Amino acid sequence: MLQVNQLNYAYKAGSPIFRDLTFSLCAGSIVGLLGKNGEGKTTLLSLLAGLKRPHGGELTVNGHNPGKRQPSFLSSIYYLPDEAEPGFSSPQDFVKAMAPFYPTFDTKIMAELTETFELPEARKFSHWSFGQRKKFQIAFALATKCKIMLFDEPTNGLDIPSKAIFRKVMAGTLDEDQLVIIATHQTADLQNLIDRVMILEQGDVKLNEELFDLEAKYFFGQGHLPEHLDCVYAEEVPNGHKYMCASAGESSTVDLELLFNATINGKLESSKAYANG
Ligand SMILES: Nc1ncnc2c1ncn2[C@@H]1O[C@H](COP(=O)(O)OP(=O)(O)OP(=O)(O)O)[C@@H](O)[C@H]1O
Repeated sequence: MLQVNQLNYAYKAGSPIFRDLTFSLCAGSIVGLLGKNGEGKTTLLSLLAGLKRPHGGELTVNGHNPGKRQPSFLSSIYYLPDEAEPGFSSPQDFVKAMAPFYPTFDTKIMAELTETFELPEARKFSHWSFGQRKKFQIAFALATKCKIMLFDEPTNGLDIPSKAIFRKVMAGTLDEDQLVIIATHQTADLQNLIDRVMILEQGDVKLNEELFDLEAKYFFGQGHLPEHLDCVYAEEVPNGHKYMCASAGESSTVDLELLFNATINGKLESSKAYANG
């Protein structure tokens, strides 16, 4: 559904953000896009949305070249940037103006999510808080039912209960033919939500794997380091270690923060993988 082949991009000559970046992602997946500050997460989302054009290589998103910004492409993709403001004075104006661009827009989902996110009755966005405006835009994005959804730091500004609601509605609203990419530093907000993690480092994809596969390969735990397992990476914590070991059949949940640290510390070089098709 999404292929990036030898993509090159630089804001200024001589310091490329991406050099021959290559990866692919399939439909039916919620992907967590991680990377340190300045690694290019936002730039990548802008390229996928067709807001920037690559300086080399090929991008195919849902069968389209995003840079051409064809109407059929634009109606199939939704990009919610970090700190995006609605740009209309009221939610009603926003929906009236924007929903017609998305043939699959579902007013019932919009109404349900408005209620679930407890959005205010006030007619003007100027009477809403930042978090409330953000939740409105997340609700609208999900209601479009776009095949591809790109979210940049969607949980920024959401209160604690809203973050849990975000995870619930995100998982509950999506269909098998949709692909969602969530760029964030808030790994806790991705827990129990994503099924694939992609880590960018130094202009390249360092890791692109399904959580299911990671759970089969590694055991994530906390406490005393297990002597019977090969430890891949560990960090000291007050009661011992948080660790990631080669799995010996035991099941555990991927600790995204530990996985990220292990990856950027070069401990997973051998497990660098690209999603196929
Ligand atoms: N408009 C711009 N002009 C020049 N350089 C830019 C511009 N926008 C971003 N950059 C640079 O490109 C690099 C990637 O930026 P980008 O915002 O994509 O990173 P990011 O991974 O999203 O960062 P963060 O996690 O801090 O949001 C950074 O080094 C940044 O300084």
